[in-house]
Amino acid sequence: MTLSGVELRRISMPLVAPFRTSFGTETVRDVLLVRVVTDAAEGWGECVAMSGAGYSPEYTDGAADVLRRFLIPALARARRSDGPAVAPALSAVKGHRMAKAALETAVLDAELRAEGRSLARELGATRDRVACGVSVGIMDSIPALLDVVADYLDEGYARIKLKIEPGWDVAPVRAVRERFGDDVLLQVDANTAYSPADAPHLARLDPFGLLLIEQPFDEEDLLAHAGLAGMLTTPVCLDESITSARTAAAAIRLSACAVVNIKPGRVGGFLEARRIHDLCVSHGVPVWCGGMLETGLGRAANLALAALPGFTLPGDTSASGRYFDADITAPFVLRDGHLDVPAGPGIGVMPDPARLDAVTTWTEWIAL
Ligand SMILES: CSCC[C@@H](NC(=O)CCC(=O)O)C(=O)O
Ligand SMILES: [Mg+2]
Repeated sequence: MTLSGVELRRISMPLVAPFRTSFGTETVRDVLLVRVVTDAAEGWGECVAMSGAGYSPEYTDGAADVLRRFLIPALARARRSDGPAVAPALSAVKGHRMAKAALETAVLDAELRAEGRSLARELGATRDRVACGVSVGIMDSIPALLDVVADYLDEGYARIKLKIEPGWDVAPVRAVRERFGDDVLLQVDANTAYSPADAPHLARLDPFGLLLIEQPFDEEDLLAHAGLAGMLTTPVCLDESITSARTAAAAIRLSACAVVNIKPGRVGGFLEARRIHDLCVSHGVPVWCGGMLETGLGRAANLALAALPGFTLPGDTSASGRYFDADITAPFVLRDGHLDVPAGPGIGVMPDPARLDAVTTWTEWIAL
């Protein structure tokens, strides 16, 4: 497969409602898409970096810059341009895993489309649909939260995840338990908002039968997470800390986590995501697929990953309508709490040209 060029495209997708976390509030998803054109097929990748650097050091403008100045030229110099060749070709560039993931996914998508194979099959998926959870932001009040959770449960979501931060943690969890009972699958995500000194306070979440508590501390503080894990019966899950199979191995060895949230964009792509899956399965560590408010392109690819056997917990790949009035692909619609895994070649979906044009703010063609 010969690469002839790469398109970088920025799109602006308004959210159906503000999404508040411990590091800020999103109202518009500013997305960088990567399209590679080859002699055999075209492929798409979605960069999960956000406009700001609150979740990770990467941000959308920076991802576009590092792709244009370093990653795409490095790929152009590589002799091979199939999916597995991308990460080695980009290895001289440190970090920038989200930008690298978008490029690798686009190349993988083109390669698989050309060969008529689905990403799901390529990765080793064993299911054709996956159970879906939903992430619920920090709300202005407990009644507002309960209304939103009630709606998601009515829609059929298999699991509720509550964003928490100091001052919004025990009370919302208690309210959800009191209103909806102990059988609802419930977990929380702090996005690093707490300090190790907060451990005794976080232990007050233990009586609520949570599936897990996600990333309470700084992403570099594996030892603090190991200390909390020793205090709680609630499993500790890591998200921002897990940037590769190496860091996953270290976190497991240090007992810093009992569950891993895998996000292909955060770890540099779907092939590394599969390596983390395989590592976790070998250690008996359950995994689930996290989300970064992806469009249908990223959502489709995440569903392929979430269908692997070690993904035993509902993930954050929710229906398109959770975030967008109109997706850039055919919408993903929840059906009895599940989403179907795309079975077509590559990621299995294509953007609708008219929708894509309607949300495009900028596009750049880089000939190779
Ligand atoms: C804007 S928050 C993005 C990161 C966050 N993602 C979610 O909460 C799920 C978002 C989604 O449904 O895609 C996480 O830390 O897990
Ligand atoms: Mg998280």
